[in-house]
Amino acid sequence: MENFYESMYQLVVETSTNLPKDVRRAIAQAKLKESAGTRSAMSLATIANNIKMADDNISPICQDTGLPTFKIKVPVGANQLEMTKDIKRAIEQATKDGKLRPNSVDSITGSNSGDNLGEGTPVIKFEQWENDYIDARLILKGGGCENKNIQYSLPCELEGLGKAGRDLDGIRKCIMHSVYQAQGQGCSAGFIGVGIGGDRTSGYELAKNQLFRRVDDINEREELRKLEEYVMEHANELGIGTMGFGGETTLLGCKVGVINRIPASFFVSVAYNCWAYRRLGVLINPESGSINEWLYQDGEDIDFSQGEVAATEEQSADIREVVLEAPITEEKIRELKVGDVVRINGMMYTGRDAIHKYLSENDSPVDLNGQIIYHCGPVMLKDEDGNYHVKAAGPTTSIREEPYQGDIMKRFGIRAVIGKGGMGPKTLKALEEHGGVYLNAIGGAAQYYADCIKSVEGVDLMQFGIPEAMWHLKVEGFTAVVTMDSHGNSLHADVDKSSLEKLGNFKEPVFK
Ligand SMILES: O=C(O)C[C@H](O)C(=O)O
Ligand code: SF4
Repeated sequence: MENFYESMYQLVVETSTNLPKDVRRAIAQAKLKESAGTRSAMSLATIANNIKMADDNISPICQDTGLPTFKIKVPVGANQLEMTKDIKRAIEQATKDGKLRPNSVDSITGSNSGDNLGEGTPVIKFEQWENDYIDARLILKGGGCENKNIQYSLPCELEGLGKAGRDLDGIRKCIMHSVYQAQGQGCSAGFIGVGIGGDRTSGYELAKNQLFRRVDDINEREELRKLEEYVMEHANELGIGTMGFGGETTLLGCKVGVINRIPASFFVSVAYNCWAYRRLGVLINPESGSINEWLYQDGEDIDFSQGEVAATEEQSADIREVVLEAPITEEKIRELKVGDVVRINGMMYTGRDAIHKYLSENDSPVDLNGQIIYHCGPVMLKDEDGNYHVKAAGPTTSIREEPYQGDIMKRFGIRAVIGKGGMGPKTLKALEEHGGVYLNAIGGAAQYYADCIKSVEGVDLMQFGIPEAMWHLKVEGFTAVVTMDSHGNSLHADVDKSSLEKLGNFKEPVFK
């Protein structure tokens, strides 16, 4: 098994940087359906561009490289202890090389191990089988979409859909609801794995395992095939669209698995994966440890520009573009309206969970008056001279900062926050009172945004670790959409409301 370490290193790097072909095909199809000139079409174009940039740069598709989870099937006699050591070494090296973000954080102290190793990370699950080769698969599922996983205990009452009973139709309602509740926050359009039955633990495990199925496979169980097809057809009628901007495609894949349950329990567990659906697999020779075959990568290369329809002048004229440069005045912010596209030049400061908590209790290390906060935890690499370079830097889910955001904006005079997925009523109110704006960047487009960052001018609060520190970034042409303005408008609230109404269309029984 002398080559096993190298094979695992390749598996990690490829999974982080090279989106599987079955996933690319699904995204390319979605792109064809979106009308030119809409914000969803614009986002999908950025996503396609980002996928290509990750290929070219061999850099992470999304900065959140998730909790590396390996599922490995081995012939009897394979040395799992040695394999585990090699996998950990590969993870450590890939982190050093900027292919993975240091993502393993002590849950009590908050300290980042820096190498992606720690109690419970990575996850490695072995299973023995009769075959004479090793099947090793890896999924890098980020935190934003993981937070949108949901588990239902039947029977239950679902908003928009009413009663969900202990039958196939109740399961159908849970799945439809799971897509609705994710909105754009898990970087839609997404893929869902559904697990029916089991207990709370094995149900979620089954749901996550469905994400190892191919996007284009067909369920062997007739009733589950019908259920998958139903969800694929109708979830897109919810109109949540890419990033929750509204649009034709909300869901790119649905896979349902079933296991037995015990009489008192009936769980439907849903694992939601963002469009940056990074999972690959390899078949390995158990003597040499070399890769014999890659999984999910068959078929032609996908050309995202195929069939692309350029927006007409009239369609482009519909979208107002505004250039922003900090420090920004209140007057300028109040001119912005939901739907405007902004291009940002100049400085912005990253701040996510640790920084928001910190700023709620302490002074800011920099003057934030008129400035822009970017909800982002980048992948950074330090060169020999001690200078940092941005390797991946897309937005993180903003709603986690809802308890702090409004107060912090007012206290420090911050005029704009950039993130994804939108924020709630407390922030909306603060934007109105103070004169602030919320800008939605394209989630997962970490290469695209890294390219907009021209230099790292400084960093504060490094004690929180690389993803959580406050990075001072100089950007050029950084594009985002105004989705919450200072006049009480929120595209997120509107899409939530309209999709909830549409969810109500699926109330009547379908599977009797
Ligand atoms: O942690 C991140 O950088 C992003 C996260 O995956 C998210 O979707 O919020
Ligand atoms: S930022 Fe979006 S694309 Fe990246 S891991 Fe989180 S949910 Fe996925």
